[in-house]
Amino acid sequence: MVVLSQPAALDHCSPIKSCKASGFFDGIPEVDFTDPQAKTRIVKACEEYGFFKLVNHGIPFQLMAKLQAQTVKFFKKSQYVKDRAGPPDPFGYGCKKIGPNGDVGWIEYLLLNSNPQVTSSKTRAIFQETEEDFRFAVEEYIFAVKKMAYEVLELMAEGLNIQPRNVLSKLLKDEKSDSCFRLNHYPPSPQLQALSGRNLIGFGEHTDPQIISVLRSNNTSGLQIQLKDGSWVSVPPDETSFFLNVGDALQVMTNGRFRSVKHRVLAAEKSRISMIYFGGPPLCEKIAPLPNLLAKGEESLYKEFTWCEYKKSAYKSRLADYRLGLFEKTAPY
Ligand SMILES: C=C1C[C@]23C[C@@]1(O)CC[C@H]2[C@@]12CC[C@H](O)[C@@](C)(C(=O)O1)[C@H]2[C@@H]3C(=O)O
Ligand SMILES: O=C(O)CCC(=O)C(=O)O
Ligand SMILES: [Fe+2]
Repeated sequence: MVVLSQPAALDHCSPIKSCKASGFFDGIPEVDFTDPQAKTRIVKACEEYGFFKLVNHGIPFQLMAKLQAQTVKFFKKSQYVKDRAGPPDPFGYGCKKIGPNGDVGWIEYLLLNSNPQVTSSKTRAIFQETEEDFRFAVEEYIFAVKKMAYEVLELMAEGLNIQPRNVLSKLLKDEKSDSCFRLNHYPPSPQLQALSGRNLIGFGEHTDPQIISVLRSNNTSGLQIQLKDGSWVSVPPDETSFFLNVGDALQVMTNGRFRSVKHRVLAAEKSRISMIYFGGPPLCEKIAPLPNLLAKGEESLYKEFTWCEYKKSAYKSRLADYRLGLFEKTAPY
């Protein structure tokens, strides 16, 4: 595995919090895409954890490895060159600062628009700065992962017994789908932290605002999810599989039946590379419980809002904030 050296700009780490790491959790639900029971298992995992591991997904390992190699190559560039692709607006290269509201982590990243129709000027600038092999690897990877995400959402709709089958996937397939793609690099946690048994926080706890997130990483640990009882557990890394997260929008569309999972990343002794596709709906889409999912007399737990309204509000929040709180209907007493 390639271990990147620590970028100079990450030397000063005082504002970044640390946290005790825990042993691996062996209860992460696993869904085999070729299993006839996959749809039922997806629904069960989304209800219980808001998170599952997808195996036998059919995406060649070589395609993931190619993007990983290109990503490592990008993060190895000089700080000066990488900074030319930043600061994130939200797209672009970022180092330590996550989002616009003061969050920091032991991380550097590239945030890209994943929709070729609406490529931002920042995304264009990044690819002008880098070799074309990088853009090819990103495009090829996003294309494959999107297709897989559509299939997962179609199986999910089947598992939920809702019609039409594409009720969820059509939101990501829409040419106006507001989706994005993120490449993260967590440099090795500094010695001092490793000795004290604590690790620096790479990406602080949060939920993803979109419908679904598809994550793949190298074999370095660090990802943790929060269980229903509030405990944090470490996800065993698996470079050959994908990990899927329920996002806030899907929690609302299922009227709270699926949980948008809280997760975070702790930096490890080895460098961690992750690549995540965040599938979101078009900006004008109304985010509300799917009518066929509501039982007779069941009301929405949320006020009416569009994805644009939610996204604006999310980008005013800090990572750990409970973003859906502002959109919940208040109790009538
Ligand atoms: C602190 C923030 C970073 C974030 C935007 C936000 O204001 C709150 C949500 C964050 C998040 C989490 C999931 C994705 O990584 C992300 C791209 C997203 O859509 O929402 C990030 C945002 C970001 O890094 O800009
Ligand atoms: O890097 C990871 O493994 C997860 C990062 C994450 O949660 C995010 O980018 O939203
Ligand atoms: Fe996330």
